Amino acid sequence: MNIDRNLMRLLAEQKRPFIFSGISGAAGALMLVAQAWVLSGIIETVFRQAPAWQTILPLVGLFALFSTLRVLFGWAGHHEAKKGTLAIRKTLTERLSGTVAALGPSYTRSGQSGRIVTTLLKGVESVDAWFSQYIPQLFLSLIIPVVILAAVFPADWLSGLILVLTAPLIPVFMILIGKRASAATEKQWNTMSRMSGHFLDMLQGLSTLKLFAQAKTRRDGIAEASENFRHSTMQVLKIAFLSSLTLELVGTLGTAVVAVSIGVRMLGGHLPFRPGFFALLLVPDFYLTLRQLGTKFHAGMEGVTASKEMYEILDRSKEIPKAGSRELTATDISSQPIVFEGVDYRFPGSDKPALDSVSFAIEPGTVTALTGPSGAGKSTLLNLLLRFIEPADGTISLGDRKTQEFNLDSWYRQIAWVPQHPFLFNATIRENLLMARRDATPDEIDNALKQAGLLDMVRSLPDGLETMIGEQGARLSGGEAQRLSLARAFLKDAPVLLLDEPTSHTDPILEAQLRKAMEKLMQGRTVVMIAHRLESIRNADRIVVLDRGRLVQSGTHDELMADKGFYRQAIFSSIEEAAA
Ligand SMILES: Nc1ncnc2c1ncn2[C@@H]1O[C@H](COP(=O)(O)OP(=O)(O)OP(=O)(O)O)[C@@H](O)[C@H]1O
Repeated sequence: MNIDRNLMRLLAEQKRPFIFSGISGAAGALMLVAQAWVLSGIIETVFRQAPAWQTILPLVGLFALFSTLRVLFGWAGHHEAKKGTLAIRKTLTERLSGTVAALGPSYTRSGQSGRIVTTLLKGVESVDAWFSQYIPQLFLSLIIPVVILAAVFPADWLSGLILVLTAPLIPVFMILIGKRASAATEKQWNTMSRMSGHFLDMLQGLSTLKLFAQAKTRRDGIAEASENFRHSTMQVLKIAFLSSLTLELVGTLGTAVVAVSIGVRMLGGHLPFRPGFFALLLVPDFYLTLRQLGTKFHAGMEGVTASKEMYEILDRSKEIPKAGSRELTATDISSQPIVFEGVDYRFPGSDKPALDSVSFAIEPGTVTALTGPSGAGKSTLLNLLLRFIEPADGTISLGDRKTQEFNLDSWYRQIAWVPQHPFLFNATIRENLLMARRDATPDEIDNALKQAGLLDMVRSLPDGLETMIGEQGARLSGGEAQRLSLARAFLKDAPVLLLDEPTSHTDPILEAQLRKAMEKLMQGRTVVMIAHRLESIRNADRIVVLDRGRLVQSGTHDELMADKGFYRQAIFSSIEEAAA
């Protein structure tokens, strides 16, 4: 019956407005009965006794009062249900975005981003109809028919009996049709997610698609996805239409049977006018409530499908790395080694380990260079240090404490990260810098820009620090974006620096400038870098060589060169060859 356990749990968390909505619905049902009773009294008096208008005026006043109260209760019920729904939507949005953020980049990269975006935006939107329309209507269809039956039976038991016998047909049809509707709605949701994924891929990969002359093929893919979406939407609409038609038919036939039975008995003098007319006035509302449940059933169906998608994300909260409450201080991290002991990591769904029993120590104040072939596990190791993921086995500790004991906020305060492709937000240069440290003063910002070699360039812009840089720094060159990322790290001034050395700049002047800024940034900090240039590797205090997830060698450049192992045979020779 379109009842979803997870949505019910959310409803229970916000039960107050929905209880008020139910009470308003019950009061509205009583007003409906009172309205019909007074109206039948007015009609009987007017037609049978032809009284002076002053005689029926109090009755008309009473009718107006009940009608107004009914409208007010209806409005209050709707308002309360909407209030509860908005609160639930807010909770869901916060939980979903919180879970996605806590699951971290390794999750968002492994799933299809289009599907995640659809679930976050459309999913929350879709449950609206379930809470604000379907649930209040479900309450009403439990209350109104019972109240009407309780009023009709004493007035005319035969009409009551006809209602009792025909009413179950409506839920039976709804269940039969609902089964097909559920499958069709699920299909519609899947095709919509796929279409969003296609759109997102096309937007993000537009230059690659154009370069490989694949834009048309992709457009064809989107056209096909849109056609599938159109088809599945039509299927859902067809079922909804069929369902309305069936329920309408049951309602109309039921009303007709009651009307004929009342008419015949009245004519035959077996039923007095007032109770017969009273029952007749209530019958349409009896079926209308149940029919509206059918309509709202379809509106709420998408919410149930969306709930499955949303809880697929929310249920992953078990995978969120656990973090303790201990505060990490700058002194803690700059005075003790970070030690990896037998660390294993395997990505979900992958059969081979990305890291396999890795053990080594990062001494404070030293530079550790990570090197190894593509896919060796270097980024995975940085992600572990960033605590985006946690080891499946083994431990990472700081001194004699496991890193998990420290709370994440304090951990991130002590670590600066300069990735190979920094993410810049569609905001001003100042806002992008302040992400590193909210309370930085204008002098500190200028100083960070100067250290990163970007101050003159920013000052030459007409809007200076207030220049909007476009999505992902679209209005900056690759080198400028790199330097902005370095400026962030200067501003953060954290004792530990993780960096993925940029490889993409062929301009020797830019390369030299970046290297100079990076060397300045590394001074006096504990540095772990994925190193690509021979000079960076050679200058490191310790080189950690990874291959297929295993730590195969570690030591200084001279030690490793003396060893004739993997470093000398494979890494050193290939970097030298590439540089030649
Ligand atoms: N999100 C993911 N899901 C599944 N497997 C992954 C994921 N990310 C990486 N891997 C796998 O884990 C292994 C280690 O990857 P990692 O990115 O750490 O290598 P790397 O040494 O940084 O490579 P590169 O130098 O090419 O960036 C690889 O086999 C890779 O295919």
